[in-house]
Amino acid sequence: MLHWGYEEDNGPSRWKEIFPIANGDRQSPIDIQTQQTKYDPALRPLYPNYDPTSAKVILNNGHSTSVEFDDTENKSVLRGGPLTGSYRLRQVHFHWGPSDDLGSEHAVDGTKFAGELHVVHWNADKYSTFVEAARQPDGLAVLAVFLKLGECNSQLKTITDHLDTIKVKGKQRRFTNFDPSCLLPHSLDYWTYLGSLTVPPLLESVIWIVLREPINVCSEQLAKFRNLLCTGEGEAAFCLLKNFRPPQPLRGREVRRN
Ligand SMILES: C[C@H](CNC(=O)c1ccc(S(N)(=O)=O)cc1)Cn1ccc2ccccc21
Ligand SMILES: [Zn+2]
Repeated sequence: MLHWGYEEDNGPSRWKEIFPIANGDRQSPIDIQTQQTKYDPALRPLYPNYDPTSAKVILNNGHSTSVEFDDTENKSVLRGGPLTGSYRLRQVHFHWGPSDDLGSEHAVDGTKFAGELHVVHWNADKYSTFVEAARQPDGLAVLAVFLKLGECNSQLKTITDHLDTIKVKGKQRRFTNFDPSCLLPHSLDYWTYLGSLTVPPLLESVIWIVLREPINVCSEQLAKFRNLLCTGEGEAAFCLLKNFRPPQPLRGREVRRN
């Protein structure tokens, strides 16, 4: 396998050949069985506090599209929830599928959504860089929001309207004055569990915070994500039609809810 991806020959079922942690005991995503989740009164409300000027670029890295933030200081942070201290905003990215009936990474009682938004933060209180934090069990915190097929999302429009300018892998464009809070649902109620990155190197360093309320997205907006290319300039063009990893074994982990 030359480079990991989401096709038959380099997709999730083969990642273990290069990243053996793929069979680890805290892998993500998972299928959240709501009846097995445990209410924890110690869990606090979530406090996202993002400065829109910290948004820098929107890019196509070949396996998703992400908005990258300036994380050289604590300008945009997430506090509260299951977290100790503050976690610094690094990037926001999306997962989607080849059709509107699947595309999310996490599932709820076996049900998948059309897509999933990930807001990625790292523990800058304890570690000095994102890459260092990404190797620690409490290094990262990812806020996941389900994209439910429905009406077009006017907030998501600012992202989907930019995608044709970064169609090719490796393309990026200046993208600022963007506060990812605008993509969050009304309720910040959540499930939380200890897991991993859902793409290689699949590091087991993520405190997952999955919001229970989805945001809506329409078919036309999902189609724009699928038009992104996973191939670079001058290569034979292949569309990134899906970029989700299927749910992984729970291995006895607990899923708590606030
Ligand atoms: C992980 C990092 C690149 N990947 C990510 O930043 C990342 C963030 C969130 C998710 S998700 N879908 O779980 O929210 C997935 C990937 C580079 N990097 C950092 C340490 C490190 C070590 C070896 C190779 C690359 C490395
Ligand atoms: Zn992700």
